[in-house]
Amino acid sequence: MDASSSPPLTAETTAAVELAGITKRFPGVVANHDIHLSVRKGTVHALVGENGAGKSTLMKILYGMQKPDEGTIAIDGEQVSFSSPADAIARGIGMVHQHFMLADNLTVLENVVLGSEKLYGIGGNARKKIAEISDRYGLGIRPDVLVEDLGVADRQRVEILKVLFRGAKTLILDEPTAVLVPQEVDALFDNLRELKSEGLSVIFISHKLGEVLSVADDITVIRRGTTVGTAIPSETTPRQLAELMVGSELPTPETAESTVTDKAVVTVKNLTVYAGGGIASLGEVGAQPETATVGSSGAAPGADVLTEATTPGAAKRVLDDVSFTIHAGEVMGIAGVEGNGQTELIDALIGTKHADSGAIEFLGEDITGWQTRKRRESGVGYIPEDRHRQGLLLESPLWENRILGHVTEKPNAKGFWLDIKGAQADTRRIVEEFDVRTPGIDVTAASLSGGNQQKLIVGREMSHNPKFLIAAHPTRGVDVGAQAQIWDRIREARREGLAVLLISADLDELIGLSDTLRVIYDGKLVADADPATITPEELGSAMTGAASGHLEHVDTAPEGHEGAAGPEDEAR
Ligand SMILES: Nc1ncnc2c1ncn2[C@@H]1O[C@H](COP(=O)(O)OP(=O)(O)OP(=O)(O)O)[C@@H](O)[C@H]1O
Repeated sequence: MDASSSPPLTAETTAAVELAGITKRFPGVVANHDIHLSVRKGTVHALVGENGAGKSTLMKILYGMQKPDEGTIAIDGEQVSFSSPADAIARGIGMVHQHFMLADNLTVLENVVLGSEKLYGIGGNARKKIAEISDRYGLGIRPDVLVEDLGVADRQRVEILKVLFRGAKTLILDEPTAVLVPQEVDALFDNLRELKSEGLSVIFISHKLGEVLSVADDITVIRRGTTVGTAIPSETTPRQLAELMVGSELPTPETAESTVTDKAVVTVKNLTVYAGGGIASLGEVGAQPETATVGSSGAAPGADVLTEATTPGAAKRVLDDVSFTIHAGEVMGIAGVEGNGQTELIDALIGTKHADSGAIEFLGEDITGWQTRKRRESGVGYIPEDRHRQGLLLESPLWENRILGHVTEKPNAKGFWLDIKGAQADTRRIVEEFDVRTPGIDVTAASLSGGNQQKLIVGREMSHNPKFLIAAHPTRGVDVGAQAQIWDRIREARREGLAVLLISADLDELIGLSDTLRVIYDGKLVADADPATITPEELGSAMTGAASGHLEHVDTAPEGHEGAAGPEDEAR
């Protein structure tokens, strides 16, 4: 590890991208201060740093979304100045955002050509070009597949294809693995290797330090807005990288002694939810698993069959006859590829969508018909999947966000009145306690970095001492230090009797925090796994259906459903 110098560039090698002396100020914050970044051609360059360190700001500058106050950008040795992403794209910079920006109801071809029809038209030439790019980089994407029929990993490949179609030579990937299971991460890294071998460069932002070390050729570490060093992956451990980054040790989410009690906090009985629009949004209609056993290694006695899932008529059921109990002191993890009913389960539990049948009991009371507010007031905490849409009022100050969802509760309310002073004081406490990096509580939530927004939400929800916490991706986007803090808070509350439903794409988190672990597939809880023995790889296989012969092939439709697995499925 070398904390002082950049990787050497040989005399004849010009950097694909060279950022020098970049400074960017926002009111009260210097987001970037004299940053230097040199990305060699044909390499993956990782950018790491704690939440709020300034990574996204730097990438927004490179992508033309923001103008630096100071500093220069050179592409292939030539100094450039970008006023918009269009300028950056024209110079071969492409960005794959964390939140995919594809239109579900359009095909891959339509999505890819949208906005760049002038390049190859919208017909045969574009189709040819897409096939060519897909083959060249091993993306395995077919132009005529509807995006809504694609899984997360394929959508990401479409995003990558889209920027390649526009001629990107340097791709910025913002936390691309946050939504992928281990096998998909491996496939993505294979794709990145293909890109490299063709001379393209990739800037890779991630908080997962193990992955960074396995995929990156060079690593630049940013701390508090400035470059503090570089690391050579082959000579660096995740722990050393974490130390360089946040000055703290890499945490591991380990379940200590069990705190699970006999007291049922939440009991869900035969919960079924139908898709709003009639057609199920699940891709693999007709590919119903019959049974599944997860964690099949001989040493996994806890892995057994949970349900027999044989429901060929369930095309419209996005949540299908789901039953479980979570006890005081128990974290129940649900593993699954996104889009298999998790959202509907969360919606039904928090009350933003009512169940079509079945019942939810909370501390012995039937709350199935209760409004969200009543559920929250009686002790249901909620860390939502999408912090921008459901967790925050982005344009409002932090203290108003403190009130969000807890309008009638202390310290936000005094009798019938809002207690603004109380809310403000408590926001300061949360900022302090949860290490939310901000110049103050009057700035908007939008001006916080992603990880700091997440910390604010977690702080708010934990502050009401919930009895039941619905935690969807509670540490998504937060750095290793903050992740450890959040895990500690959840564990601490669990010891006090909190019941948690944990949904996460981070399989280490799921395995490490959960007392019980279930797999959701096609709207059903199909299997039970033992967190003490299952590996992330086994869990990843179970989530994609590969753990069982019945789940392995999406085109093994039960009788009467032969037509359900069409050509789109093959492209998956
Ligand atoms: N539009 C803005 N207005 C005000 N402050 C901003 C704005 N954008 C970013 N900041 C601030 O700049 C700093 C750097 O934020 P940035 O989003 O670049 O961090 P990051 O390293 O990407 O963090 P994370 O890992 O949490 O995504 C933070 O303190 C953030 O609050």
